[in-house]
Amino acid sequence: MTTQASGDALVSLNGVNKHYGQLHVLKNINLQVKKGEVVVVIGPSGSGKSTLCRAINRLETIDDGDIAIDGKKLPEEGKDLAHLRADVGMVFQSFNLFAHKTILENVTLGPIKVKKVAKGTADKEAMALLERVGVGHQAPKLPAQLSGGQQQRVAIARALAMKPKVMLFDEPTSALDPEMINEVLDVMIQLAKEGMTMIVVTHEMGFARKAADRVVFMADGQIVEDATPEEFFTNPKSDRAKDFLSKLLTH
Ligand SMILES: Nc1ncnc2c1ncn2[C@@H]1O[C@H](COP(=O)(O)OP(=O)(O)OP(=O)(O)O)[C@@H](O)[C@H]1O
Repeated sequence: MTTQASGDALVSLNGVNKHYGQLHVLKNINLQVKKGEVVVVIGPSGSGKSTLCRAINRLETIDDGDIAIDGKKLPEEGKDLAHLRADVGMVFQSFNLFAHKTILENVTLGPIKVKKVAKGTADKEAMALLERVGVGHQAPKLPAQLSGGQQQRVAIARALAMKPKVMLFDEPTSALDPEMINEVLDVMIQLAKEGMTMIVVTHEMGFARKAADRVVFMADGQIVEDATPEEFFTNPKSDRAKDFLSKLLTH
């Protein structure tokens, strides 16, 4: 969590637009995230939250506007993507671990292949990360031998192994059984406390209240509100946010 207002934004989106065919999914998005800030993105289904994350990680191209990470504008598609992605860790709803590799190998693969880290060092760093997310003892196993919550914690460790400047989470707990949600959220709350810059798409409002510096509410491809959790939850300004929150509460 951020403790001070600091200079330039670590993640900066300016005038970002994106269409899928005729569908305008990101409409003039302006978003600045400072180092150490935790921004929770919420909004109705189809409002563009995943597309926003995917655009930041360059999994999707944008039509116009620009996106910069730590002052570096994203390269044109196809150029230097591996380098960019190393700065941006991404955790998805589905864990996407390599099924035939061990937990340890899943975490060391990126550092060894992309960053050319020596195997001994990569193993040591990966073990420390696996311990940190509470699955160190699972290192020799295959993903299928772990619960969904454990696999998602491995996915977080895998992203952290690349030493990213910012972590993006796209509904990281949506595919989990209810009893496993908190074990993943607890790891994310710890990361936030340690000062990691995070953009988190989630419907877990408890996480937003505990860990977010800002809540960004999206609807119909636009950022409709950008407020502190306290402001947003106690006094949402727009009818769309009020409507969204009342639906969340009744589910
Ligand atoms: N690859 C694609 N091709 C065409 N349309 C897409 C594609 N991906 C997303 N869309 C559409 O773009 C819009 C925004 O989708 P997006 O997944 O970003 O929304 P979201 O807010 O993350 O929704 P959810 O909460 O349901 O995940 C939706 O109307 C969706 O159907």
